[in-house]
Parts: sequence; structure tokens; C-alpha cells
Amino acid sequence: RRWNGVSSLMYPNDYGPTLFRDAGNVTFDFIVVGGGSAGATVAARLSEIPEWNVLLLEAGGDPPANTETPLRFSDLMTSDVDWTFITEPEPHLFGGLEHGRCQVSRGLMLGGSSSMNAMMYLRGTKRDFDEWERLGNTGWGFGDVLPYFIKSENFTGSGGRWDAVPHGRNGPLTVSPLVSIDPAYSAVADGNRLLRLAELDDINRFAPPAVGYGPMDFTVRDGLRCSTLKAFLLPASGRQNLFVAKNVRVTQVMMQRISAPGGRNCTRAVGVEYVTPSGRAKRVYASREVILSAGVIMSPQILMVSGVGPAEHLRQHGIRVISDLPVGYNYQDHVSFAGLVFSDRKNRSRADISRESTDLVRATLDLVSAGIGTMGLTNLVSFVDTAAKGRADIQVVYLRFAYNSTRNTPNKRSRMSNMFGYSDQVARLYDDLNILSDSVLAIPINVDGRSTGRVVLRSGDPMARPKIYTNYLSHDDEIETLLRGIDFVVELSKTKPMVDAGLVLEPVEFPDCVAHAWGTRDYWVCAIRNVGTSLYHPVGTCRMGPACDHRSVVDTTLNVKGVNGLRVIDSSIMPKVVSVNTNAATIMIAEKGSDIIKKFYGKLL
Ligand SMILES: Cc1cc2nc3c(=O)[nH]c(=O)nc-3n(C[C@H](O)[C@H](O)[C@H](O)COP(=O)(O)OP(=O)(O)OC[C@H]3O[C@@H](n4cnc5c(N)ncnc54)[C@H](O)[C@@H]3O)c2cc1C
Repeated sequence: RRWNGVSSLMYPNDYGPTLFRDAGNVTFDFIVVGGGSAGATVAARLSEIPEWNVLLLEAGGDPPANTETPLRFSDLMTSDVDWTFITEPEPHLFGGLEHGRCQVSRGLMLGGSSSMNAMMYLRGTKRDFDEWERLGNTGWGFGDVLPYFIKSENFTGSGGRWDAVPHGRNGPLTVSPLVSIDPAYSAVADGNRLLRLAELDDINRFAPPAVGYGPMDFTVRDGLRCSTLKAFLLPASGRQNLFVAKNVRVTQVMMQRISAPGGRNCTRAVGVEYVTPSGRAKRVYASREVILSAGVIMSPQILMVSGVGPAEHLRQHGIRVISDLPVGYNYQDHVSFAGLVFSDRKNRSRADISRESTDLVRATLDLVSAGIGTMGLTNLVSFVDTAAKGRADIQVVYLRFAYNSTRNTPNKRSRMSNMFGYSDQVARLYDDLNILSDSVLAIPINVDGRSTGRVVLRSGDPMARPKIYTNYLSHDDEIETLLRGIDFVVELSKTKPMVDAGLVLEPVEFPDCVAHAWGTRDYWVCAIRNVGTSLYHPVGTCRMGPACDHRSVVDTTLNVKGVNGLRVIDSSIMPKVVSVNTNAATIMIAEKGSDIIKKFYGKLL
């Protein structure tokens, strides 16, 4: 076992070397592919059944120590533990992003994206899950999924924050209300109130629907990140029946034609092929099931190279078709606009700015070392109903960048390029402001989008990265929603608390949009298309649906249609993206998926 430098964690043993020696002779009951938000949870839950042997194969290794400190989460982006997928160029999009493409970060390590995300714990609304049910997914309505959110959760809030209806205390996933000492917190909150937003003390309380502003809860334990690795996998890793192999890239699911009773033939998943860290191809077998939890990009890729996907597309790449399914379609995400930058205390002397900024960073990090959770200003969120639909269509998150910090990153690229995929030219606009004072970004996110994109194979080679077409903003009303989100932030900038606090909205002019005057509608439309980007919530590429639904890949028990012994359990099964960040809903899917499997084999107590 290996010690983690920041906390006293010991990561699971690497079963890989033993597996590579014995492969061919070993069969497991279940093979779980990918140890991310979903996969780590599924592997841990299935291994609760002592007579099941569970093998977890993860392409990455242990998370580095800097994954632990919440405020440092953006250091991980585009690092060695990020897959850093890049989309294809698309007309009218991404002009201000590097190479005209959009970055899609995903964790490449145990815990997957839960080891690199911003830890915001938001579940989604009642309406989100009732919509899944309305689409034919019986058993996935709000009343069905709520118990699984509660089952996971160890909510640390007390006093007025404890509410036994939506929250749980007995689960492994620590969810904590955080503390912020950032002075901008109250200015932004007071500004929100003046814009007639209600103050919410618990955004995961589902009635009434969350429209308003308030503090978020985070997957943070004692001031440090609580990934699914930490919550689920580590406590289970002493079990004799759970085997975790690291740095193992699964390339394909192995299928076998079998004769079923009654003379019917069917196809069954019998194991996986994988590549060892030294590049050798190997096989390992599963007697019961293979479970794909490789996430929204890689689960569809593995399916397609294994013969499960759109028939014509597979044939184009010379792949024999086993089940003709719409794998890779229904790519859904939340488009965000990080082009609204406030300078903080710019009118002060440079020496004062530098000292105050350093003091705030130090005091905030001292909270972490005292075991107190903080994400600074990021603790705060707004959900705005910009079109009076009775539900939020815009989420606004607020991020502070300390004075002269955006250029100081581990990989020497601007933090703006690492976080948002900005081109050097665009990132420089932010860096130039940041050497004058702290910067505060208010980022409107469209949580009510309709566009769907697609993940397709680049080639039949399983090691090739798939192509991603986002198709963002293909409906005009999606631009309108973001425009109203921008309006909200512009109005916020004019409120007295913001003005008094010295938070000044800067006229950041993106080079491709200088034909329009900053602040005009035409300017914002141009800017949205130019630098509008992912906030890393893509889902949906192995869509769940009822048996008769030709748009879906898995049924409501998460079985891949047309193949026995193969399920997908991760964020890719969402039929529709939830209207908030996607980690909590993914963990819920993993919890419910694990119970579905236990029930199928008569093991659910
Ligand atoms: C930078 C960032 C910030 C985010 N912030 C938030 C937030 O604050 N709150 C929130 O709710 N959501 C957030 N999200 C989104 C959320 O983390 C994801 O929706 C969620 O983690 C997805 O879970 P998953 O299990 O589907 O995939 P992942 O967690 O990505 O797991 C997939 C795993 O499979 C492994 N894998 C892939 N291919 C293979 C293969 N061929 N062989 C073996 N292993 C493989 C990967 O390495 C990875 O470990 C963020 C995401 C990112 C990237």
C-alpha cells in the first residue's frame, strides 16, 4: 500500500502485476471497467457480497497528493491525471479556444473525475428525475432515486442545516457545508438578494424547487476532497474478494455467441481485453457480468470497438456488428460563459492588493489545514429563473483568482487555458487583468439546454481517441438563455453591495468580437459562441430507455440491449442531463445499479 502525502490515506494494493501473471487462468464474477465516480462505487458495493469476486480495472493510478486540497482542484486540469479530451472543430463555435476546439477534462486515476472535480454536491431537481421516468424509465423517478442519494450520504451539517427528509448520515460519501471567509461572498450574496433572489439554506432540499442563491454542499471531509475512491473503494479495499488493477487500459469487451434454451442464439459478454502498463495485450474473463463504468467518452468507445453501436458507423471502421444501437448519440452538456470578469480592489495600491490577496489565500488554506472545508467564494451559487418558467435555467458560479496567480501554474500555461481551454491570446486578456488585482469570475451556465452532440470512433483502433462533436447552442433559445444569464450578472455588477465592495465588471473584449461594441447584444452573442465552453458535465452517450425505445442503448436495468452479461453504469446512461452538476446523480446511478444487480441474483437483503 502507498501513503498519500497530504492525509493519512493508504491507497488500495495494485492487483495488476498478479493479474498479468495469471491472466487466462483467472475468472471473476464481475469485471468493472473504470474506477471513477460510478465504477469505484459499483465495485465496492458488489464486493459486499462475500461470495462474489470483483475485479476493477482502471486506466489511471493513484491520485497525486494535490488532488486532496479543494482550492487546488484546477491544478489537475490538463495534467497527467486528466484525459484532456478535445472536441472536433465546429462551425460558429470555439473560435477563442485553443485550436478552435473545446477541452473535455476527465479524471484518469482512481476516483476518476470525482478525484479532480470541483466537489460541488448538487443532486438535481425532482423535475429532472420525474422527466427520466416520463421518458419511459420506470423506477427512475424522483421518489425512486431519492433513497439512493440518501444511502450514499454522510451529511455533516448540523443545527438548522440538518433535515432528515433529503439527507442521510450513514453513507460513506461525506457531504459538507463549507465555510468561506472571502469578503466578496457577502457582496455577491447581498447583490443577489437585491435582484430579488431568495436566500436558500439547502439547495438539495427539493421542495420548493431551488431558485435563489446560497451556499452549496461539497464532497469534502475534514477539509479535504472526498472522492468515490476515498468514500467507497478505500474502506472496501481490505476485502478478500475485491481486486483493483491500476494503469490497465481496457480495449474491448469479448463476446461469445451462445445457444440459449429454446434453440435461440444470443451473444454474451465473457470478459475484456486490456493493455498492461508495459503495452502487452491480455485477456481476463467474467462468469457473470462485465460492467462498463468508463465514463461518457470511453464507455461508448469500448462498446463500439466491441461491435455494439450504430451498424453503419461500425462497418465503416471494419467492425463486426453485434448489436445495432445508437451508442455515442445523445451527448448532452451544460454550456458555460466565463467571459464576465470582475476586478477586486483595483483602485488600491499594488502593495496593498498583493498583501491583502496573499493574506486571504493564506487564511483560506489555514482553514483547510485546520480540517475546515472551504472553496472560498466558490461555496456560493445562484440558480436563476430567467424566463419565469417556474424553474432555474441559469446557474451562476463564482470563482476568485488571487492577484497574479493565473500565470503561476504547475505546467506554466495560464490557468485560464488549463481550466477553460482558452487560446493563449484569450487567456492573456485575463492574465493582464490579474496582474492588476484579484479577479472574480461570475460564470452563467445554461442548465436548460436541448442540443445533443455525438461521440464517434476515429478508427477501429481501441487506443485511438474518439471524436467528439458537441453540437452546442444549436437551438437559438439556448443563446437567449445565456444572454439572460449575462444580463443577470451585469445587473448584479450594478448593485450597491458590489459597487461598495469595489468589484468592477471589466470590459473584456475578445479579439474575434471587436466588430461589436462590448456590452451590446451582438457582442455577447459573438462572445458566447467564441469562448462558450464545457463546464465538464457531459453525459448521455449510452442512453437509458425502455425496451421499445430505439434511441436508447441500455434498458432500465442498465443492461446493454442485445447482449447478455453486459451493463453500463455511469454518467453516460442519463437520458437527459440533470439541471445541476453531474457527480451526485452519477453516484446515485451507481448505487441504484448495484442494487439492481444484487436483486437480479437474489442477493438484495
Ligand atoms: C474538472 C471537472 C470539474 C467538475 N466539477 C464538478 C462538480 O463540482 N460537481 C459535480 O457534481 N460534477 C462535477 N464534474 C462532473 C463529474 O465529476 C462527472 O460527471 C462524474 O465524475 C462522471 O462520473 P463517471 O463515473 O461517469 O466518469 P469518471 O468519473 O470520469 O470515471 C471514468 C473512469 O474510467 C476510467 N477509464 C476510462 N476508460 C478506461 C479504459 N479503457 N480502461 C480502464 N479504465 C478506463 C477513467 O480513467 C476514469 O477513472 C466535474 C468534472 C470535471 C472533469
